[in-house]
Amino acid sequence: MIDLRGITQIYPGPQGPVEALRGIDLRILPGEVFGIIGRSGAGKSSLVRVINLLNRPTQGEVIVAGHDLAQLNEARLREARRDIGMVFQHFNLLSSRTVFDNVALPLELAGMAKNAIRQRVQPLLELVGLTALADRYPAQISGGQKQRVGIARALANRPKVLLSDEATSALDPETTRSILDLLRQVNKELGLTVVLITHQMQVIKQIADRVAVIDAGRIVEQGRVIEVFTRPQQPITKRLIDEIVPQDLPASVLDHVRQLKNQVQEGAGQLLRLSYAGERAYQPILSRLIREHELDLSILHGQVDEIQEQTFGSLAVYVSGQEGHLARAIAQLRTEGVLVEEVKTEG
Ligand SMILES: Nc1ncnc2c1ncn2[C@@H]1O[C@H](COP(=O)(O)OP(=O)(O)OP(=O)(O)O)[C@@H](O)[C@H]1O
Repeated sequence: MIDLRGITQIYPGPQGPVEALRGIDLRILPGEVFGIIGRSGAGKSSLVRVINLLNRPTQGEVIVAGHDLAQLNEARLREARRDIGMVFQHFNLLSSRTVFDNVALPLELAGMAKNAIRQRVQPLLELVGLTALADRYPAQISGGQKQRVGIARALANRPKVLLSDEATSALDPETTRSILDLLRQVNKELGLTVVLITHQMQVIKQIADRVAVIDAGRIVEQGRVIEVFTRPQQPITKRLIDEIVPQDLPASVLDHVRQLKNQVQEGAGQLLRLSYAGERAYQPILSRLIREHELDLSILHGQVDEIQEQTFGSLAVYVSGQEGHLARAIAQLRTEGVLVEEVKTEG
Protein backbone atom coordinates (compact mmCIF):
# COMPACT_ATOMS: atom_id res chain seq x y z
CA MET A 1 0.00 0.00 0.00
CA ILE A 2 2.91 2.31 0.79
CA ASP A 3 6.32 1.79 -0.72
CA LEU A 4 9.14 4.15 0.19
CA ARG A 5 12.32 3.59 -1.77
CA GLY A 6 15.62 5.20 -0.94
CA ILE A 7 14.11 8.32 0.62
CA THR A 8 16.49 11.07 1.66
CA GLN A 9 15.43 14.48 2.89
CA ILE A 10 17.96 17.25 3.24
CA TYR A 11 16.93 20.65 4.63
CA PRO A 12 19.04 23.74 4.15
CA GLY A 13 20.14 25.08 7.54
CA PRO A 14 22.10 28.10 8.77
CA GLN A 15 24.93 25.78 9.82
CA GLY A 16 24.80 23.77 6.62
CA PRO A 17 22.41 21.12 5.28
CA VAL A 18 20.48 18.93 7.75
CA GLU A 19 20.05 15.33 6.66
CA ALA A 20 16.70 14.45 8.26
CA LEU A 21 16.07 11.19 6.34
CA ARG A 22 18.99 9.10 5.15
CA GLY A 23 17.92 6.36 2.78
CA ILE A 24 14.58 5.08 4.08
CA ASP A 25 13.19 1.91 2.51
CA LEU A 26 9.84 0.90 3.93
CA ARG A 27 7.00 -1.24 2.70
CA ILE A 28 3.62 -1.03 4.43
CA LEU A 29 1.07 -3.68 3.48
CA PRO A 30 -2.63 -3.14 2.78
CA GLY A 31 -4.81 -3.46 5.87
CA GLU A 32 -2.06 -3.43 8.47
CA VAL A 33 -1.52 -1.09 11.38
CA PHE A 34 2.09 -0.02 11.02
CA GLY A 35 3.84 1.95 13.75
CA ILE A 36 6.85 4.21 13.24
CA ILE A 37 8.54 5.10 16.50
CA GLY A 38 11.51 7.29 17.30
CA ARG A 39 12.80 9.87 19.70
CA SER A 40 12.48 13.60 19.20
CA GLY A 41 14.44 14.69 16.15
CA ALA A 42 14.65 11.15 14.72
CA GLY A 43 12.86 12.22 11.53
CA LYS A 44 9.25 11.14 12.18
CA SER A 45 7.56 14.36 11.06
CA SER A 46 9.80 14.55 8.02
CA LEU A 47 8.75 11.02 7.12
CA VAL A 48 5.00 11.71 7.46
CA ARG A 49 5.34 14.81 5.34
CA VAL A 50 7.08 12.75 2.69
CA ILE A 51 4.38 10.05 2.70
CA ASN A 52 1.72 12.58 1.67
CA LEU A 53 4.24 14.61 -0.30
CA LEU A 54 3.78 17.78 1.74
CA ASN A 55 7.57 17.57 1.54
CA ARG A 56 9.18 16.49 -1.68
CA PRO A 57 12.01 14.12 -0.79
CA THR A 58 15.46 15.16 -1.96
CA GLN A 59 15.78 11.65 -3.38
CA GLY A 60 13.70 8.51 -3.62
CA GLU A 61 10.26 7.29 -4.61
CA VAL A 62 6.99 7.55 -2.68
CA ILE A 63 4.40 5.09 -3.91
CA VAL A 64 1.01 5.22 -2.20
CA ALA A 65 -1.95 3.12 -3.35
CA GLY A 66 -0.22 2.53 -6.68
CA HIS A 67 0.67 6.16 -7.42
CA ASP A 68 4.24 7.39 -7.66
CA LEU A 69 3.40 10.69 -5.93
CA ALA A 70 6.46 12.67 -6.98
CA GLN A 71 5.62 12.07 -10.66
CA LEU A 72 2.09 13.52 -10.48
CA ASN A 73 1.15 17.05 -11.48
CA GLU A 74 -0.60 19.26 -8.90
CA ALA A 75 -4.14 18.28 -9.92
CA ARG A 76 -3.40 14.53 -9.93
CA LEU A 77 -1.52 14.87 -6.65
CA ARG A 78 -4.54 16.54 -5.02
CA GLU A 79 -6.63 13.61 -6.19
CA ALA A 80 -4.12 11.01 -4.98
CA ARG A 81 -3.98 12.73 -1.58
CA ARG A 82 -7.67 11.89 -1.10
CA ASP A 83 -6.48 8.31 -0.62
CA ILE A 84 -4.55 9.50 2.43
CA GLY A 85 -6.47 10.64 5.51
CA MET A 86 -4.50 12.48 8.15
CA VAL A 87 -4.99 12.77 11.91
CA PHE A 88 -2.96 15.36 13.83
CA GLN A 89 -1.71 15.73 17.39
CA HIS A 90 -3.50 19.05 17.90
CA PHE A 91 -6.63 18.02 15.97
CA ASN A 92 -6.49 21.04 13.60
CA LEU A 93 -10.25 21.66 13.74
CA LEU A 94 -11.81 24.90 12.56
CA SER A 95 -13.19 26.63 15.66
CA SER A 96 -15.86 28.51 13.71
CA ARG A 97 -17.39 25.29 12.36
CA THR A 98 -19.54 22.75 14.18
CA VAL A 99 -18.52 19.14 14.60
CA PHE A 100 -20.68 18.23 11.59
CA ASP A 101 -19.25 21.00 9.43
CA ASN A 102 -15.66 20.10 10.34
CA VAL A 103 -16.24 16.55 9.13
CA ALA A 104 -18.01 17.89 6.03
CA LEU A 105 -15.18 20.27 5.07
CA PRO A 106 -13.08 17.92 2.89
CA LEU A 107 -16.24 16.90 1.04
CA GLU A 108 -17.20 20.52 0.40
CA LEU A 109 -13.70 21.14 -0.91
CA ALA A 110 -14.10 18.13 -3.19
CA GLY A 111 -17.28 19.73 -4.57
CA MET A 112 -19.79 17.20 -3.24
CA ALA A 113 -23.49 18.12 -3.18
CA LYS A 114 -25.10 19.03 0.18
CA ASN A 115 -27.35 16.00 0.30
CA ALA A 116 -24.56 13.60 -0.48
CA ILE A 117 -22.43 15.26 2.19
CA ARG A 118 -25.13 14.70 4.81
CA GLN A 119 -25.39 11.05 3.81
CA ARG A 120 -21.64 10.63 4.11
CA VAL A 121 -21.14 12.56 7.36
CA GLN A 122 -23.93 11.07 9.46
CA PRO A 123 -22.63 7.48 9.44
CA LEU A 124 -19.13 8.80 10.15
CA LEU A 125 -20.34 10.66 13.22
CA GLU A 126 -22.06 7.47 14.30
CA LEU A 127 -18.88 5.46 13.77
CA VAL A 128 -16.88 7.78 16.04
CA GLY A 129 -19.71 8.09 18.58
CA LEU A 130 -20.45 11.80 18.10
CA THR A 131 -23.96 11.88 16.62
CA ALA A 132 -25.31 13.65 19.70
CA LEU A 133 -22.62 16.35 19.51
CA ALA A 134 -22.95 17.16 15.81
CA ASP A 135 -24.00 20.78 16.42
CA ARG A 136 -21.38 21.63 19.02
CA TYR A 137 -18.31 23.73 18.33
CA PRO A 138 -14.77 22.50 19.03
CA ALA A 139 -14.55 24.71 22.14
CA GLN A 140 -17.53 22.82 23.59
CA ILE A 141 -16.09 19.30 23.41
CA SER A 142 -13.22 17.41 25.12
CA GLY A 143 -9.81 16.60 23.66
CA GLY A 144 -10.78 12.98 23.04
CA GLN A 145 -13.98 14.09 21.30
CA LYS A 146 -11.98 16.56 19.19
CA GLN A 147 -9.76 13.73 18.06
CA ARG A 148 -12.86 11.70 17.16
CA VAL A 149 -13.92 14.60 14.95
CA GLY A 150 -10.40 14.59 13.47
CA ILE A 151 -10.71 10.88 12.69
CA ALA A 152 -14.19 11.25 11.14
CA ARG A 153 -12.90 14.14 9.00
CA ALA A 154 -9.90 12.08 7.91
CA LEU A 155 -12.26 9.31 6.81
CA ALA A 156 -14.64 11.58 4.90
CA ASN A 157 -13.01 11.07 1.50
CA ARG A 158 -12.93 7.29 2.05
CA PRO A 159 -9.14 7.11 2.03
CA LYS A 160 -7.16 3.89 1.67
CA VAL A 161 -4.54 5.00 4.18
CA LEU A 162 -4.90 6.78 7.50
CA LEU A 163 -1.79 8.60 8.70
CA SER A 164 -1.83 9.33 12.40
CA ASP A 165 0.84 11.82 13.47
CA GLU A 166 1.14 11.63 17.28
CA ALA A 167 -2.67 11.56 17.40
CA THR A 168 -2.78 10.63 21.08
CA SER A 169 0.20 12.57 22.40
CA ALA A 170 -1.97 15.37 23.79
CA LEU A 171 -4.43 12.99 25.49
CA ASP A 172 -4.54 11.32 28.91
CA PRO A 173 -3.92 7.55 29.10
CA GLU A 174 -7.58 6.54 29.25
CA THR A 175 -8.60 8.75 26.32
CA THR A 176 -5.52 7.53 24.46
CA ARG A 177 -6.73 3.95 24.85
CA SER A 178 -10.20 4.78 23.56
CA ILE A 179 -8.84 6.67 20.53
CA LEU A 180 -6.47 3.81 19.72
CA ASP A 181 -9.38 1.36 20.04
CA LEU A 182 -11.30 3.51 17.57
CA LEU A 183 -8.37 3.48 15.11
CA ARG A 184 -8.21 -0.30 15.44
CA GLN A 185 -11.95 -0.54 14.83
CA VAL A 186 -11.67 1.65 11.73
CA ASN A 187 -8.78 -0.49 10.51
CA LYS A 188 -10.79 -3.69 10.93
CA GLU A 189 -14.22 -2.52 9.78
CA LEU A 190 -13.09 -0.46 6.81
CA GLY A 191 -9.99 -2.50 5.97
CA LEU A 192 -7.99 0.71 6.11
CA THR A 193 -4.20 0.75 6.27
CA VAL A 194 -3.16 2.74 9.34
CA VAL A 195 0.27 4.32 9.80
CA LEU A 196 0.98 5.59 13.30
CA ILE A 197 3.81 7.96 14.03
CA THR A 198 4.58 8.10 17.72
CA HIS A 199 7.27 8.42 20.36
CA GLN A 200 5.33 6.18 22.78
CA MET A 201 5.88 2.42 22.83
CA GLN A 202 2.56 2.09 24.65
CA VAL A 203 0.80 3.19 21.46
CA ILE A 204 2.71 0.64 19.39
CA LYS A 205 1.99 -2.06 21.94
CA GLN A 206 -1.73 -1.41 21.96
CA ILE A 207 -2.54 -1.47 18.26
CA ALA A 208 0.34 -1.94 15.83
CA ASP A 209 0.87 -5.17 13.88
CA ARG A 210 4.37 -4.20 12.80
CA VAL A 211 6.76 -1.50 13.89
CA ALA A 212 9.78 0.31 12.46
CA VAL A 213 12.22 2.16 14.69
CA ILE A 214 13.63 5.35 13.20
CA ASP A 215 16.79 6.90 14.56
CA ALA A 216 18.84 9.76 13.11
CA GLY A 217 16.96 9.52 9.81
CA ARG A 218 17.37 5.76 9.35
CA ILE A 219 15.15 2.75 9.97
CA VAL A 220 17.32 0.80 12.37
CA GLU A 221 14.98 -2.07 13.16
CA GLN A 222 11.59 -3.36 12.05
CA GLY A 223 9.40 -6.38 12.52
CA ARG A 224 6.25 -7.79 14.06
CA VAL A 225 5.57 -5.97 17.30
CA ILE A 226 5.62 -9.11 19.45
CA GLU A 227 9.01 -10.09 17.97
CA VAL A 228 10.50 -6.65 18.49
CA PHE A 229 9.25 -6.56 22.08
CA THR A 230 10.65 -9.96 22.95
CA ARG A 231 13.86 -9.71 20.90
CA PRO A 232 14.87 -6.07 20.47
CA GLN A 233 18.20 -5.87 18.63
CA GLN A 234 19.30 -2.24 18.68
CA PRO A 235 20.20 -0.21 21.79
CA ILE A 236 17.69 2.49 20.77
CA THR A 237 14.89 -0.10 20.48
CA LYS A 238 15.76 -1.42 23.93
CA ARG A 239 15.63 2.09 25.33
CA LEU A 240 12.23 2.74 23.77
CA ILE A 241 10.84 -0.58 25.00
CA ASP A 242 12.24 -0.03 28.48
CA GLU A 243 9.11 2.01 29.28
CA ILE A 244 7.08 -1.22 29.04
CA VAL A 245 9.56 -4.05 29.48
CA PRO A 246 12.40 -2.81 31.70
CA GLN A 247 15.65 -3.90 30.06
CA ASP A 248 17.92 -3.53 33.08
CA LEU A 249 17.45 -5.21 36.42
CA PRO A 250 17.22 -3.06 39.56
CA ALA A 251 20.44 -2.81 41.60
CA SER A 252 18.75 -4.55 44.56
CA VAL A 253 18.12 -7.64 42.42
CA LEU A 254 21.72 -7.73 41.23
CA ASP A 255 22.95 -7.39 44.85
CA HIS A 256 20.73 -10.25 45.88
CA VAL A 257 22.11 -12.45 43.10
CA ARG A 258 25.70 -11.71 44.12
CA GLN A 259 24.82 -12.95 47.62
CA LEU A 260 23.18 -16.07 46.19
CA LYS A 261 26.24 -16.80 44.10
CA ASN A 262 28.42 -16.65 47.23
CA GLN A 263 26.12 -19.08 49.02
CA VAL A 264 26.07 -21.79 46.35
CA GLN A 265 28.41 -24.46 47.72
CA GLU A 266 28.52 -26.95 44.92
CA GLY A 267 27.31 -26.86 41.35
CA ALA A 268 26.58 -23.62 39.61
CA GLY A 269 24.13 -20.76 39.62
CA GLN A 270 23.24 -18.36 36.85
CA LEU A 271 21.09 -15.30 36.47
CA LEU A 272 19.08 -15.65 33.29
CA ARG A 273 16.65 -13.52 31.44
CA LEU A 274 13.93 -15.55 29.75
CA SER A 275 11.75 -14.01 27.05
CA TYR A 276 8.88 -15.83 25.42
CA ALA A 277 5.66 -15.12 23.57
CA GLY A 278 2.49 -16.66 22.23
CA GLU A 279 1.48 -20.26 22.95
CA ARG A 280 4.67 -20.88 24.92
CA ALA A 281 3.32 -18.65 27.66
CA TYR A 282 0.71 -21.31 28.47
CA GLN A 283 3.12 -24.25 28.65
CA PRO A 284 4.48 -25.36 32.04
CA ILE A 285 8.00 -24.91 30.70
CA LEU A 286 9.62 -23.82 33.95
CA SER A 287 8.09 -26.44 36.23
CA ARG A 288 9.06 -29.20 33.78
CA LEU A 289 12.56 -27.82 33.63
CA ILE A 290 12.93 -27.87 37.38
CA ARG A 291 11.66 -31.46 37.63
CA GLU A 292 13.61 -32.91 34.74
CA HIS A 293 16.94 -31.26 35.50
CA GLU A 294 16.74 -31.12 39.31
CA LEU A 295 17.20 -27.37 39.46
CA ASP A 296 16.28 -24.67 41.94
CA LEU A 297 14.77 -21.59 40.46
CA SER A 298 13.87 -18.19 41.90
CA ILE A 299 11.89 -15.68 39.88
CA LEU A 300 13.45 -12.34 40.81
CA HIS A 301 11.95 -9.83 38.44
CA GLY A 302 9.86 -9.51 35.33
CA GLN A 303 6.45 -9.12 33.84
CA VAL A 304 3.90 -10.94 31.80
CA ASP A 305 1.79 -8.82 29.50
CA GLU A 306 -0.25 -8.98 26.34
CA ILE A 307 0.20 -7.63 22.81
CA GLN A 308 -2.62 -8.10 20.30
CA GLU A 309 -4.13 -10.94 22.32
CA GLN A 310 -0.79 -12.71 22.53
CA THR A 311 0.86 -13.15 25.89
CA PHE A 312 4.52 -12.32 26.21
CA GLY A 313 6.80 -12.53 29.20
CA SER A 314 10.19 -11.41 30.30
CA LEU A 315 11.49 -12.96 33.52
CA ALA A 316 14.76 -12.67 35.39
CA VAL A 317 15.37 -15.98 37.14
CA TYR A 318 18.22 -17.30 39.23
CA VAL A 319 18.77 -20.98 38.47
CA SER A 320 21.10 -23.25 40.37
CA GLY A 321 21.96 -26.90 40.06
CA GLN A 322 24.73 -29.15 38.84
CA GLU A 323 26.77 -27.67 36.04
CA GLY A 324 25.87 -30.18 33.33
CA HIS A 325 22.20 -30.04 34.33
CA LEU A 326 22.11 -26.29 34.00
CA ALA A 327 23.65 -26.31 30.52
CA ARG A 328 21.18 -28.99 29.38
CA ALA A 329 18.29 -27.04 30.83
CA ILE A 330 19.32 -23.89 28.95
CA ALA A 331 19.65 -25.85 25.71
CA GLN A 332 16.18 -27.31 26.25
CA LEU A 333 14.66 -23.87 26.86
CA ARG A 334 16.17 -22.66 23.61
CA THR A 335 14.79 -25.56 21.62
CA GLU A 336 11.38 -24.74 23.09
CA GLY A 337 11.65 -21.26 21.59
CA VAL A 338 12.45 -19.34 24.77
CA LEU A 339 15.06 -16.61 24.35
CA VAL A 340 17.67 -17.21 27.07
CA GLU A 341 20.29 -14.57 27.91
CA GLU A 342 22.79 -14.74 30.71
CA VAL A 343 22.79 -11.57 32.81
CA LYS A 344 26.15 -10.47 34.16
CA THR A 345 26.12 -9.42 37.81
CA GLU A 346 29.65 -8.02 37.99
CA GLY A 347 30.96 -4.71 36.71
N1 LIG B 1 12.28 22.69 7.96
C1 LIG B 1 13.41 22.26 8.51
N2 LIG B 1 14.58 22.89 8.27
C2 LIG B 1 15.75 22.46 8.80
N3 LIG B 1 15.85 21.36 9.58
C3 LIG B 1 14.72 20.69 9.88
C4 LIG B 1 13.44 21.10 9.36
N4 LIG B 1 12.51 20.24 9.82
C5 LIG B 1 13.16 19.33 10.59
N5 LIG B 1 14.50 19.59 10.62
C6 LIG B 1 15.54 18.80 11.31
O1 LIG B 1 15.45 17.47 10.82
C7 LIG B 1 15.63 16.50 11.87
C8 LIG B 1 14.40 15.62 11.96
O2 LIG B 1 13.29 16.40 12.38
P1 LIG B 1 11.81 15.85 12.50
O3 LIG B 1 10.93 17.01 12.86
O4 LIG B 1 11.48 15.08 11.28
O5 LIG B 1 11.95 14.84 13.74
P2 LIG B 1 10.81 14.21 14.68
O6 LIG B 1 11.23 12.81 14.90
O7 LIG B 1 9.48 14.44 14.10
O8 LIG B 1 10.96 15.03 16.01
P3 LIG B 1 9.80 15.50 17.07
O9 LIG B 1 9.26 14.25 17.68
O10 LIG B 1 10.57 16.36 18.04
O11 LIG B 1 8.78 16.27 16.26
C9 LIG B 1 15.90 17.31 13.12
O12 LIG B 1 17.30 17.39 13.28
C10 LIG B 1 15.30 18.67 12.81
O13 LIG B 1 15.98 19.67 13.53
